[in-house]
Amino acid sequence: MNNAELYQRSNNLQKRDAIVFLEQYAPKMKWKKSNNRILDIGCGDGSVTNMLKKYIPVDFKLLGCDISEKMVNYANDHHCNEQTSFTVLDIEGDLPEGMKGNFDHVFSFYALHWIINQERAFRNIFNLLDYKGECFMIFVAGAPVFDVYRILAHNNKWSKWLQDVDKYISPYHDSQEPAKEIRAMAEKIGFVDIDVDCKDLVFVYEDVDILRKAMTAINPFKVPQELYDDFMDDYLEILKEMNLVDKINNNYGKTVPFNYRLLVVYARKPSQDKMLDLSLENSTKE
Ligand SMILES: C[S@@+](CC[C@H](N)C(=O)[O-])C[C@H]1O[C@@H](n2cnc3c(N)ncnc32)[C@H](O)[C@@H]1O
Ligand SMILES: CC(C)=CCC/C(C)=C/CC/C(C)=C/C(=O)O
Repeated sequence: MNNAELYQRSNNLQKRDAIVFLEQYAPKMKWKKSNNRILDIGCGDGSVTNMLKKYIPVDFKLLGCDISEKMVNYANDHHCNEQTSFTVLDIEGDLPEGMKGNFDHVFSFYALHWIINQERAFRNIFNLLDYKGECFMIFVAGAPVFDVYRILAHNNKWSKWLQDVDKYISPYHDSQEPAKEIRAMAEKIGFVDIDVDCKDLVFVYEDVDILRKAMTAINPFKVPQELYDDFMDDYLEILKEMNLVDKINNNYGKTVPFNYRLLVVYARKPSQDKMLDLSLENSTKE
């Protein structure tokens, strides 16, 4: 998953969804007249971070961050300028003190489903925001790829390389009500104006070769290079068993539609006064 060059050639689905939801949500966000401090978490190759600029006011400082140094280096090489830069940060880890409270707007596209400890990540997002700051995130709740990962992990041929499979399955893949879970977690952390939607979406790959490249671009498993084509063949066989790809002719000359569920989350950190009121209220309750 940290091959930035491959990812930027195969992320049409991720780019499409970023555009669809930014068109809808960005105009409703509370932008400042000047000096909007913006963070994009899980920026990857930086192409979506770059697209974000179309939806924000001209006076901004934009920082992209990612756990992968390779992704960050690629993003800096291709998209860094006076207003935009990229740095390594694990959103599930300890935050550098200097970043806390330093952002007015935090975004994240197609990254938070990679995080096991969701509460830690959401708490970190809360702590990165300044008072009255807001966040907007889209990430995968459920998708057939996660079922394929589980099946491959039970296959003797591949189990050795998929031992940590659960780390790469969205924490909401088996959830009946992911939106409800996220809302409850965000409320517990202290977010307000919370809006969580779980959308049923479809993306149509033009053909199986394009699908194969997309599968490779997001593949998190370290299968040795010499076995990789065999691994992908088995991956495709499972998609055929699931009736997602035609059994007869590999879908050649035909498009491949994929259904998935996407979480769309907006939330805000309260003002300093409001937070003081809330902590006073809580201390009198105790
Ligand atoms: C599918 S890519 C999304 C890239 C980009 N946001 C986009 O929409 O195209 C997911 C990114 O999340 C990053 N990521 C995974 N776990 C992370 C973590 N704990 N902290 C920060 N980034 C993380 C991965 O390295 C990867 O670059
Ligand atoms: C490549 C493939 C089989 C896609 C199916 C549809 C879909 C929404 C996949 C998302 C999976 C994912 C983990 C994406 C990502 O991290 O960018």
